Amino acid sequence: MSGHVAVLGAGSWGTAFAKILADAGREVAIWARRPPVAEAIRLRGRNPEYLPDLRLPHRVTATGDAVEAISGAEVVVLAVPSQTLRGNLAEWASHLEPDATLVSLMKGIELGTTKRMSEVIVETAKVAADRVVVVSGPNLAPEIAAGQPAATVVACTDIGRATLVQRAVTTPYFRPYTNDDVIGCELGGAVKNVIALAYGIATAMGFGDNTRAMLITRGLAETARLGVALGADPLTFAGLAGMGDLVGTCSSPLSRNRTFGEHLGRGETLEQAQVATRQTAEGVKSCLAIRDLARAHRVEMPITEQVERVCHEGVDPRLAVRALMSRTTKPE
Ligand SMILES: NC(=O)C1=CN([C@@H]2O[C@H](COP(=O)(O)OP(=O)(O)OC[C@H]3O[C@@H](n4cnc5c(N)ncnc54)[C@H](OP(=O)(O)O)[C@@H]3O)[C@@H](O)[C@H]2O)C=CC1
Ligand SMILES: O=C(CO)COP(=O)(O)O
Repeated sequence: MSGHVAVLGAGSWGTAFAKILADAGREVAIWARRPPVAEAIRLRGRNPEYLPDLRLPHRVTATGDAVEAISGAEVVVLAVPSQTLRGNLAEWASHLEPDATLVSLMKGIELGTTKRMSEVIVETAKVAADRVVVVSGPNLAPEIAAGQPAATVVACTDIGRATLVQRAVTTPYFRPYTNDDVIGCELGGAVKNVIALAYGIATAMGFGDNTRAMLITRGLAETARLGVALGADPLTFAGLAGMGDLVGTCSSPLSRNRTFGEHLGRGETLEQAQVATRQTAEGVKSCLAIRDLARAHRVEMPITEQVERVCHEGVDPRLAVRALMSRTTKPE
C-alpha cells in the first residue's frame, strides 16, 4: 500500500484508529469537522476533547477540509455517527480515488431505511460492495489509545481487500482477523449497543450478575436470530464481532451505551440522559431501526423491543423488566 490513509471523523474511535494506522506504518490524514480539533491534532498531536491522554504519532496529521484528506487516499476510513453517514458521504463521494477502499468503523443501523452502514456506503458512494471493509470487535477506544492488547474483525466480501486492511492495521497491540461475513459483523456491532443499553439499565436498577448474564446471553440469541434471517453466518456471533464485542461493551464502564443505559435505569428521561452524556451512543437511535428490521423479518427481539420502549416511549424500566420476565416460557 503506497498512498496515505484518510480517517473521516475525529471522535474517540477515529482518533484511536488513526493511531493504530500510524503505528502500523501508514501516513494518516484525519478530517475533523471543527477546525480547532484539526488544529490541536496537527500542531500538538492531541485531541483534547475525546482522548486527552493520547499523544498521536508524528505520521498523523489533520485538516478541517475533507476533500484535502481524501485526495490521493488509497484507503478512506469512515468514523462519523451512523445517522449522519449518508449526508456526510454524499458530500465526499465524488472526491474518492477510483479504487479507494472504504472502511466502515460505524456500529449502527440507519433510521428509516433500516440499512447497515456498508449498504449506506455502497448506495451513497456508488461503489461495489467488495470495496467496503467493516472493522468491528471489542475495541473500546480509550483502551486502544493506551496501547492495551486488543483484537478485531476486518470483514469484506473480497477477502483480498480484507487482508490488505488487516495488514494496514496490524500492530503489536492490535490483532485483526479477517472474515467474509459482513452482515454478521455489522449486526453484531449494531445490536450489542442496544443490549449494552439494557445492561446499563439493569445495572442502575441494582440487579446483579444473574440478570446481567441473562441479558448478555439472551441478547446474543436475539442478535443471532436476526443475523441468520438476514443471511449472516451464525458462527460470526460466537466470535469477536459478536460475543466478544457484546461482553466487552456490556462489562465496561467506558461504554457510552452502557453508561447511557445507567442514566435511564436511574429513572432519567431520554433528554436528561442525552444532556448528561456527550459522545455518540449509537444504540439509542439504532434500537428503533433494529426493531423495525426485526419486525420486517418476523424475528422476535424482546430485549430490543423493551429498550426501544424505555428510550422512545417513556416506559418505566420496571415495566420493561416485568414485560420481559412474563413472556411465555419456551425451550432455549
Ligand atoms: N468509541 C469507541 O470506542 C468505538 C466506537 N465505534 C463506532 O464508531 C463510530 C464513531 O464513534 P466515535 O468516534 O466513538 O464517536 P464520538 O462521539 O467519539 O465522535 C463522533 C465524531 O463524529 C463527529 N460528528 C458528529 N456529528 C457529525 C455530523 N453531523 N457530521 C459529521 N461528523 C459528525 C464528531 O465531531 P464533533 O466533535 O465536531 O462533534 C466526532 O468527530 C460509531 O458508530 C461508534 O459506534 C466503534 C468501535 C469503538
Ligand atoms: O463499540 C465499542 C466497543 O467495541 C464502543 O462502545 P460504546 O459506543 O458503547 O462506547
